[in-house]
Amino acid sequence: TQSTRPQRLLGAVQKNATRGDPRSVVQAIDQFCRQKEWAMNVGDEKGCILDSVVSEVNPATVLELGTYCGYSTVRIASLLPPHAKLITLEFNPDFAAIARQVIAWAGLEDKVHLVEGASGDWIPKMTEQFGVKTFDLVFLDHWKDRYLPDTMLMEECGLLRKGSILLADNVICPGTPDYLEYVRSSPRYESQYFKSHLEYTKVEDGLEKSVFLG
Ligand SMILES: O=C(NC/C=C/[C@H]1O[C@@H](n2cnc3c(NCCO)ncnc32)[C@H](O)[C@@H]1O)c1cc(-c2ccc(F)cc2)cc(O)c1O
Ligand SMILES: [Mg+2]
Repeated sequence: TQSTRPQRLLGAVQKNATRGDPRSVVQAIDQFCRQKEWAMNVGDEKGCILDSVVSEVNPATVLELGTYCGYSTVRIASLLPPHAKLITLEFNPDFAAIARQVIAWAGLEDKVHLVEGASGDWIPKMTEQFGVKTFDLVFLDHWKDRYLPDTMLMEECGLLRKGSILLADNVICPGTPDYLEYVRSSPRYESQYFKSHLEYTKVEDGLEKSVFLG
């Protein structure tokens, strides 16, 4: 039977990356996506912007929406201080299974809690299930038409505090127009656009960093 692209991506990690070395896992995926098959990871160029935001925020609690194969999960988790927690939501069981193995290969299982389920179902349960009061950083990289509803849901559930940072991938390509309009026009957010390129291409894309003002 045919393998899937995520399965082939995992194979490239297991073949080319060193167990317990997150940077080599990131490098192996980027090499696979540049040389073999494009995949919708945030990639190395936008990934450097992600790294700088994570390092600046130095978060104790992180939420990632849309794990896919775990590429950005590994980038973020490798930069977290000890005892910090990254919760990542992925509702496709096949992708979740691959991501768990990528995260394990990087040796980051202790910093990552991968929850198999939909953001709409799990965001309201964050406090009761994981004891999280608020998130210091949220990375949005799931279905683009869900960025806005899930942001409103996080507000409603009290998961954002004064200074919480939202970092959204793909605000240009494929684009998240309603989300962008909201965070740029709402008095409750201070937004900044980081111009970059769609992963592994020369097409314009970027990340939007939005600070929740409370
Ligand atoms: O579509 C893109 N990303 C989507 C990610 C989805 C992943 O997240 C999971 N997911 C989705 N919704 C939810 C959910 N909640 C919502 C549903 O209940 N709860 C939990 N998990 C969820 C999926 O199962 C996938 O694992 C994209 C496209 C391009 C692209 C650009 C140009 C092109 F030409 C082609 C493609 C570039 C990118 O960087 C991109 O991120
Ligand atoms: Mg993306």
